[in-house]
Amino acid sequence: MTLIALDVFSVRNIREASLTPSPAINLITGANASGKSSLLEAIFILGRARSFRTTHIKQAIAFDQTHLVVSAQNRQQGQSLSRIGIQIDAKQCEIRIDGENRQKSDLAYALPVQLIDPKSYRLLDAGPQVRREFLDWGIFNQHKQFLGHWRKYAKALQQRNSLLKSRQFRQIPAWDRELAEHGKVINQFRQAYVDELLPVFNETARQFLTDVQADVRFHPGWPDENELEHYLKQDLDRDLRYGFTHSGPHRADFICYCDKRPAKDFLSRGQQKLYVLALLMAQVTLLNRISPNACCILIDDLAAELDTENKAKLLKYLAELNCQVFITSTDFSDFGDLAPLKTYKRFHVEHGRIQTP
Ligand SMILES: Nc1ncnc2c1ncn2[C@@H]1O[C@H](COP(=O)(O)OP(=O)(O)OP(=O)(O)O)[C@@H](O)[C@H]1O
Repeated sequence: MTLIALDVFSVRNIREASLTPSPAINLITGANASGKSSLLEAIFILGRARSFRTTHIKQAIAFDQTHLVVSAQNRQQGQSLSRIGIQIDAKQCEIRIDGENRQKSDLAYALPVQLIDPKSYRLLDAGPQVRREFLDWGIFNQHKQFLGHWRKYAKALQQRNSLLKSRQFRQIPAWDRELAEHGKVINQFRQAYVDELLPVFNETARQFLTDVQADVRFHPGWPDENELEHYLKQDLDRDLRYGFTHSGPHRADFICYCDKRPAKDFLSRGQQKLYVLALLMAQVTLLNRISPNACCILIDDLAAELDTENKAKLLKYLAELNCQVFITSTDFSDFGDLAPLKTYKRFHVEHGRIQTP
């Protein structure tokens, strides 16, 4: 996909902006608080129907406005054009694709966005939810069937947990079967995804972290000697005591290693950033191998992320990737040598207004 034309209305300090981005690299500059991150946030909202800066998306609505709107003309992979848009007010979120009301998942398929920002390195040391989201984003974009299993599993889990809390034993086995069925499929998808991602990740990691052996070990959320249903039965007393289900894909995680040691405990902060950058880039590269130009990459505050040498490596990597990219930095010189970029476009942000210099 490629955003051909982007319109932003009332996202933080951006009152109204229209831009025609490059299908390749877009370099966005501006002073602190000019609105660079707000522009990336607008694109992120358009793809994921949520913000990467706040859990309450309505906080992204400009202070003096009741709603925000982000819309774009989007070139799909089959080269057809579609109009995608999202409107958010204090109460609801409305999504339109080619004039029809649609769901968040339709928007996510239409515009997969991958974000790299100064908080990305938390993928290594935050709670497992962040890592599950990372895996599921990759699988969701590669396998359309995944979402159905994921939704059925989430519903069954919610039902089982509420039965545990109200101590209604009799209906629990029916939900155990449902959890086991969809949990098994989710687990197979995740395991297969990690296996597929790992060689690409190693290739990418070698470009940013020389001479290291990176590894990712996946844990399904229950001991893998037996099927999930076995542990659901075995843990029932404990589940009843605590009022929630202890085993299943909702407890899955993966641990990142570097030269056989846990990456979060041994790598420097800078190395951790590069490690996560390699993971995120590997995910995009994998997606792109399956369907070229599959994803839109947002990189917020490039200078905060990388030193000069790694910035140059990243720009070269992006130039060869064949994806639409939006990168922000305060100074144009932060982007370094732009010679490897075949084509790029510049935007400058000032007090929420976006210009082409
Ligand atoms: N809901 C809102 N409505 C209006 N303005 C807002 C809202 N939320 C934040 N702002 C303001 O929008 C401005 C732009 O913020 P933004 O984070 O996009 O800037 P930036 O250019 O990325 O800055 P930096 O380089 O410092 O990261 C800031 O002054 C911020 O206080």
